[in-house]
Amino acid sequence: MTAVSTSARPVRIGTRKSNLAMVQTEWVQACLQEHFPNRTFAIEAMSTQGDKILDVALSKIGDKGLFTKELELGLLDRQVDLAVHSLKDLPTHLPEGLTLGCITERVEPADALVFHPKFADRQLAALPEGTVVGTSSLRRLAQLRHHYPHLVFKDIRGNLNTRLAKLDAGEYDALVLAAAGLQRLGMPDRIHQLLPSEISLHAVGQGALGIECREGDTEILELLKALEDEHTRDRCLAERALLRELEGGCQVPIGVNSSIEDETLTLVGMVASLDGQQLIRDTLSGSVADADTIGRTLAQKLREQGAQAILDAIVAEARS
Ligand SMILES: NCc1[nH]cc(CCC(=O)O)c1CC(=O)O
Repeated sequence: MTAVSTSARPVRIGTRKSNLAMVQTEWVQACLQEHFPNRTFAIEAMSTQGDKILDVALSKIGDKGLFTKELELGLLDRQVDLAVHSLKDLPTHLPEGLTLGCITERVEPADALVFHPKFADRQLAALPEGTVVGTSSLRRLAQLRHHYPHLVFKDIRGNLNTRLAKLDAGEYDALVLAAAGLQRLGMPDRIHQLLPSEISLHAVGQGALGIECREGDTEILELLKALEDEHTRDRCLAERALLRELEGGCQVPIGVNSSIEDETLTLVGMVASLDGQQLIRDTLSGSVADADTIGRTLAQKLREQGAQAILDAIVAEARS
């Protein structure tokens, strides 16, 4: 028999089955294939709890890892070698034995407004009293309520196409969605307006992919180095450190923005009450090498300015 250069075992990539997850995973597969033409990369698609439970508000399910747990079990059982996640769906604490192998280059991290055609020529600030805005995110809800208390907010679930169909059918006047999802699914034209960061800060990790693998799996970790984007990684490490420091075991409205100029990383963080009445926001800069410390320190600053009381109230509410 002749030796074949593709003799190494195929690398199995775990993903959710949703359209967005598949597009993201096919992109990861193509990048890996390009960097390592002698290896084969196979995709294994799985359903997660978050894909199955579609009739309950996300904020009510409240379980972290809703979109990631099955993939993590697949990693631990060795059914797959790496798992591709939207980084914002990946909890800040990973199960023992797993690690965040790399963070890929971020696309637009901002939230986007998508309007029903009847509002085609409006802007957010000019929406009339009672306009029905669909969102399943407490973060988007709290920030928009803070700035636009006259709007009406209505929960929405389902994948991107389902949500857009509900908007077009007139169940909502507008939706807030991640611009990244619309771009990746080839629908950038549905973005009416990006939410400016003065109005709404995005979710931790939004717009980036996080690739999880087994701790100590040097072969896979070596492959993943090829996909790492250093700036995105440092920004997201700061964002995730802030979230890790602030979260108290349930979904809370926490938003961020980050940037790097020269070697200085700037992180903006925000915690809001669900009714949008209280909103605490602050900024901290430092060396990119201290990303984790910047995140943790900013979290402490927010706590001292009243974020702790907001978080305590949300946790108490969730328990009652
Ligand atoms: N929680 C669902 C989810 N997870 C990742 C994205 C979009 C892509 C991204 O943020 O990277 C979305 C949809 C949305 O928030 O509109």
